[in-house]
Amino acid sequence: MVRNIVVLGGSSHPQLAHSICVNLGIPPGRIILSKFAVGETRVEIQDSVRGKDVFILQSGCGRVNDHLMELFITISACKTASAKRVTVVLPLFPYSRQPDIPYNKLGAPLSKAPANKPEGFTFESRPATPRLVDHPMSLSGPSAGGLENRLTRLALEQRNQQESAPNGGMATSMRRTYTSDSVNGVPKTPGPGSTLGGGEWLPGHGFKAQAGYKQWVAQAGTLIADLLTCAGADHVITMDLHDPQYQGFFDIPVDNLYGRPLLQKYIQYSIPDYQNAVIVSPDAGGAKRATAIADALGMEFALIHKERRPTRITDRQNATMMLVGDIAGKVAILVDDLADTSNTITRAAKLLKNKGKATKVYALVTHGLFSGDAIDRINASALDKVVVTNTVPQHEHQRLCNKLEVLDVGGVFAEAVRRVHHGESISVLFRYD
Ligand SMILES: O=P(O)(O)OC[C@H]1O[C@H](OP(=O)(O)OP(=O)(O)O)[C@H](O)[C@@H]1O
Repeated sequence: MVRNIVVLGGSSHPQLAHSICVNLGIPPGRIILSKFAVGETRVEIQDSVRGKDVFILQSGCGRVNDHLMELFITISACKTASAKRVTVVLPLFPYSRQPDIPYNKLGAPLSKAPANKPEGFTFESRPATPRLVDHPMSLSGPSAGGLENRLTRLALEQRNQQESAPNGGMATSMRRTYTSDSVNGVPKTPGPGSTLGGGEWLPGHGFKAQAGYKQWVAQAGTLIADLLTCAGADHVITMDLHDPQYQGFFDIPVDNLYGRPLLQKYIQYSIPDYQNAVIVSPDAGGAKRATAIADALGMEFALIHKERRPTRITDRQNATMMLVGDIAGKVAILVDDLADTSNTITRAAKLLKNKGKATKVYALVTHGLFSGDAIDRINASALDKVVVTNTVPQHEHQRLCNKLEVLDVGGVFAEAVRRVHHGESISVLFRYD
């Protein structure tokens, strides 16, 4: 029994909030979550949180945006009600698949060297780093009169040119700006043909973005981190972040728990003759995660190369998949962090059985979102078993799919909550053996 602690469950995953409270031996905090007719979220906390250590559980599933707003309001309500500390427990971190740098189909950042340059790219600094000797106004090097004198003379010459121009200096002035000769050598407005972040400045047309370049893609990762801290979150606990570097977006502590110990135990205790099975990563992004399990259990490893970041859903569905490794006559165990449409795991299973000649295919996934017709896809697939954790609700999925097995993360999160509350180390939860 822990004291001075309140655990509030959001509407995304009440079962997990209940499981955490049962593990901690405390009753769940009382909270009313409702909506106005227009769709606005209303939150009312019915227990006193003054001076208490508050934990709010909300997972990034279902109506993700509604749940996020509900979370922000609940955090803010706790802070204004004088909670001592507010820890946000996000078993599946929302928006974690939207890294800050936009990627193109081939995986490289979308900003690239202009295609119209024959050399393709340059190591030169553009615009060129200003050097005194390069400047048209420089006399005979750095010692000739000093920078201040030259700037004064430059300003004087500009004024004289403007005064002598037939239209009062407008044309000259515009030309000077356009050809980028500002005082310090750095253009105020890019000159014709000059490039800026993968585009081109064309006279009369302004900035023309290069094809495929999306310079205004929203940076959702930073925004979500900022919104959470702005609402008043003091600490975040999550599991298997898709992009672990997400932690760096926060200036509050973020504990990223691993689903790996649970998945590893499942392999050891529930897959017969697991030592002869092969761990398979369905894409390069998950290779590190999968090899860690293979290494820990002394198992073989294979990789499926999937084209990364297709731009459209049809591209994703038709993305080329190639198997690297030998799985013939063996059990293949796919390991991934999440299954959303389940295209990745079902297509991988088909490849493993058809081309790889695997005898059986398991898929072990931390976050089983199973959006849309994902469950139907699994039912019709070559997958023999799909094992997920309950970081998102699984009751309905289990009812529809008898290939699905669910591992409970309630105990892991309850232990993390208990340790954070008592100021104990939670690194023990990161151990895999
Ligand atoms: O069930 P699905 O709809 O197929 O989605 C699941 C896949 O999406 C994620 O990877 P992502 O495609 O974002 O690429 P990455 O791992 O290279 O970042 C995840 O790691 C899975 O591999």
